[in-house]
Order: sequence, then C-alpha cells, then structure tokens
Amino acid sequence: MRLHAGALDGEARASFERARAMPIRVIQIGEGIFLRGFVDWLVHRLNESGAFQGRIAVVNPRPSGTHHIHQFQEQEGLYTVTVRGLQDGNPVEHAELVTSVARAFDSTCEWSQVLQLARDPHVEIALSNTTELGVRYEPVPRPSSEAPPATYPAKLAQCLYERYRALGWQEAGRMVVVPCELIDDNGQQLRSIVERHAADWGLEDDFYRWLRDRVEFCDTLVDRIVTPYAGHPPLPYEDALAVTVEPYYLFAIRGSERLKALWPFAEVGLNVHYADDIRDFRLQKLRALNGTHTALANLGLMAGLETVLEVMQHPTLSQFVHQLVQDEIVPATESRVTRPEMLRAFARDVLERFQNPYLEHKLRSIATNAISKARIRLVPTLLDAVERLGEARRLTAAIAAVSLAYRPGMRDVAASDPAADRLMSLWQEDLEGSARAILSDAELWSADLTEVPGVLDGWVRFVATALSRGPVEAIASL
Ligand SMILES: NC(=O)c1ccc[n+]([C@@H]2O[C@H](COP(=O)([O-])OP(=O)(O)OC[C@H]3O[C@@H](n4cnc5c(N)ncnc54)[C@H](O)[C@@H]3O)[C@@H](O)[C@H]2O)c1
Ligand SMILES: O=P(O)(O)OC[C@@H](O)[C@@H](O)[C@H](O)[C@H](O)CO
Repeated sequence: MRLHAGALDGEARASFERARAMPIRVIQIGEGIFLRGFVDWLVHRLNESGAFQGRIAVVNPRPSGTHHIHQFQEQEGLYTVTVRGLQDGNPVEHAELVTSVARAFDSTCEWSQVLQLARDPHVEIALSNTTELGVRYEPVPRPSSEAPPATYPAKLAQCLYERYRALGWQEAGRMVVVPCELIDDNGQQLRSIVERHAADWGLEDDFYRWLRDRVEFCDTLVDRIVTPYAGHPPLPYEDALAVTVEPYYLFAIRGSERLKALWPFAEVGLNVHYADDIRDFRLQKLRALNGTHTALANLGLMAGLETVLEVMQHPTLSQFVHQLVQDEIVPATESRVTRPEMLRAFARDVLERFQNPYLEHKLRSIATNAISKARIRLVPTLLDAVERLGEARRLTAAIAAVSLAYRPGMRDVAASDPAADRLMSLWQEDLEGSARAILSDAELWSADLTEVPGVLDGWVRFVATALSRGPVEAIASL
C-alpha cells in the first residue's frame, strides 16, 4: 500500500491533522534527498514542538525532478525519515513520518502557482538545495509568468520581483533566503546573482533597494549524511520518498535575528547554531569530512569496495583514513580555525560517523566530480600540511588516487567530472612525465603541485606501486 494520509492512524494521523491546519510559510527550491532528510525534517520537528507552525511548498528546480514532485503529490506531501546509526555507542534505529511538506509544484507546468505563493504574505522563507552547480550566473531573458527561467537564481529573482510588486515595502513583504548549497558564502553569492538578473532584466532601482532592505540572504553550512532508504527498518507502507539519515546533524546559519525568531531550533533542543561567523564550521567540515570522503572514495573504488563502511572495515584502508585525518588533516587545519579543540572533536566524530554500521553510503556517489572536489576539499589542506609538517604523504596519495581514477583504462572507477577529459589527456607513457603534466596543471588543482615539496616524488611512488602491486599495497607502503 502506498503512503497517503488515509493510511495513517494513531499519532501519525494526529501529526498530519495538526500540520494540515498550518499555512505554507516556506517555498523550497529542490526536491532532493538531502532537504528531505535535513531541513524538512527539522521544520517537522519544530512544528511538532509548536515553535513554527508553518509548512513547506516544494518546487523542482529542473525538469528532471518532476517525478519526485509527482511522488510528493501522490503521497500528500508525506514521507519517512529513518534514522540509523550509533549514538553514544548505542544503536539507534527509528522511523519518523515527516508532515512538514504541504504541497509540491512542478515548475515546468505549475510555475504560475509558484509565483502566486511568492506573492503570499504568509510565505516568509525561501529554502534551497540545488547542488553547488545550481548557484551560478547564466544570462537568461526576462521571464514570463507562464514558464520558469532555466536556472535557480533566476527563478528566485523572478519570485522576489513578484513579491515586491505584490507586497512592496509593507512589513509583510519581508523574506529570508536560506540556501543550503555547499559553497562559500552561499547566501551572499546568491544575492549577487539575483541582483545581476535584476540588472539584466532592467528592473527598477526601487526593487534593488527593496532587495537590500527587505530580503535577507543567510550564509549557511549544513552537515548530515543522507542516503536513499534501503529497506531498514521495514515500513508498513510503500514510500517512494523515504530517506535514511545518520543520527548526527548540524546546521550553522550566519546572522539573521529574523530567521532565529522564525525558526528557534536551538530553543527546542535541535542542533542548529546561529552565529556571526560560521567559517570554522565550514572549514572543518569541508576538510575533515568531505575531503576525507573524496580520498577514501577513490581509493576504495580502486580496491573494489562499494561503501564507506567497507573502507572503514578494511584493515589497511581504515588505518589510512584514521592517519589521514589525525596526522595530516587536523594538524594542517588547526592554525586556520579559532577553536582547534572543536576541530579535533569534530574529526573524532567524523571517524565514528564513517563507521556507522547501518548506512549504505555508496563510494560511487561520493566520487562524483572527484577532481573538482579534490581541488577544493583536499588541495588547500595539502598545501597547509606541507607547510606545517614538512610533508603530507597521505594527502599526496589522495591526490594520486584521484589522478589514477582518471587514467585512460580506469573507466569503471572514474566518476563523471567536468575536468575528466582534461586529466585523462595529461597521462603519458612514462610516469614521471605524467606526474609533471598532471600536477603542474593549475586548472585542475588551482595550484602548481610540482612546486610543493615532496608531492611529485610521493605521487610517482604511490602511482608506480599502485600500478604494479595494487592500491592496497600502495597504501600499505606509505
Ligand atoms: N546527501 C547528503 O548526504 C548531503 C549532505 C550534505 C550536503 N549535500 C549536498 O547536496 C547536494 C546533493 O543533493 P542531494 O543529496 O539532495 O541529491 P539529489 O540528487 O537527491 O538532489 C539534488 C537536487 O539538486 C538539483 N540540481 C542538480 N543540479 C542542478 C543544477 N545544475 N541546477 C539546479 N538544480 C540542480 C536536482 O534537481 C535536485 O533537486 C550536493 O551538492 C551535496 O554537497 C548532500
Ligand atoms: O554530496 P557531495 O557529492 O558534495 O559530497 C559527498 C559527501 O562528502 C557529502 O554528501 C557528505 O556526506 C555530506 O556533506 C555530509 O554532510
């Protein structure tokens, strides 16, 4: 039986009825698994505590999300979050029905309804997750009310202009924009792209002033591992939108007294931090969690493994991951953060989170865009590590593993990446030549890595061993 309101009873039914009475107060661009397992779940929890009393309208940013919108519509916005993992060493496993989503609109054919919501004074927050690629400027013609512009920032710009036209300078017109994309200063970047569209479309100066005065763009940092639901625990219904999450989560939001008042998460015990500066949260997460993921995903795939857990259960790879984090990433990053003790605790947590016995976190999905991720999530740490520690054998091996994944003939390891063809074309017959060509390519790494002491030699040694004796031997010989 498919999940729908009529199938609910007991507390689940009561939760749905309570939620049903709440107005839509959030427009969400993005229908992916992350928002379902993170902010939508947080808003559900906030509603349950009585602290927000508002629901979400979900909109797909791209035509490819239409099937999810239909699933939301079929399930009356309902879906399940299963929480699985260890908390204080004890196994946790439970399922929660999330009732925070009220409606779902297909942007390809219901755009005028989205614009109508943008004009609604009850709606106060615009939320998004469109991946790092979603927050980008691309010139688009001034849109009509019938069809949405192609990109997310242009969609948002049009929604905000509609709101300005409908509600103008009255208090009810205020809006808070909360992007969750994992990019630096996500809120400020989004604001500047929205303003650029306003200029391109010749919108009035007063709209620009309104945007500055009435619309707050928050910078955020999100952290929770969210995976597709894989059948545990069994659900008494079929749920096409179910997701599985780890118990851990962290949401850091810069500034915004207004959002803090609307969404008082911390007051009801949820791990959300409103802070003037969220750079430490971001740096430690990007380096200790995402950087380590990028390193272990490529090595794990080359060793024939499929999940993060399998890597953490492999004697050689697991030791590598622990040493990479504790002996290189943490010492390299300590001087970059204001609270090194928070970084150390976070890094310990990350190693535990990766050993979550109940999550099937696929290496293949983590390895997508490995080169672009290595550039941002590994290379800056490598530079800091060499400067601070004199050498960084494991970070060098991580860069070598990413390079190796894109060696011609490694098609089954290489994940899609905009720079894949470029890296593949740099491989040559001899290893030394390949190393020089690849490591000196600043377009790949944002730096000439042949100039970093020890990297060229370490790369050649690692790759030579991996090619002759396999990746596990190469790691063991570090
Ligand atoms: N799943 C996780 O554990 C997790 C945790 C934290 C952060 N994230 C971030 O979330 C992103 C992936 O999201 P997900 O896990 O929900 O995956 P998903 O594939 O379920 O959803 C991705 C969403 O982004 C949209 N999108 C993709 N490319 C786009 C583009 N170019 N323009 C506009 N929209 C675009 C899709 O339409 C979809 O709505 C990644 O960038 C990742 O850094 C994921
Ligand atoms: O989602 P990506 O592809 O940007 O990166 C893969 C993982 O590192 C990432 O999803 C983490 O699990 C997540 O960022 C944890 O909060």
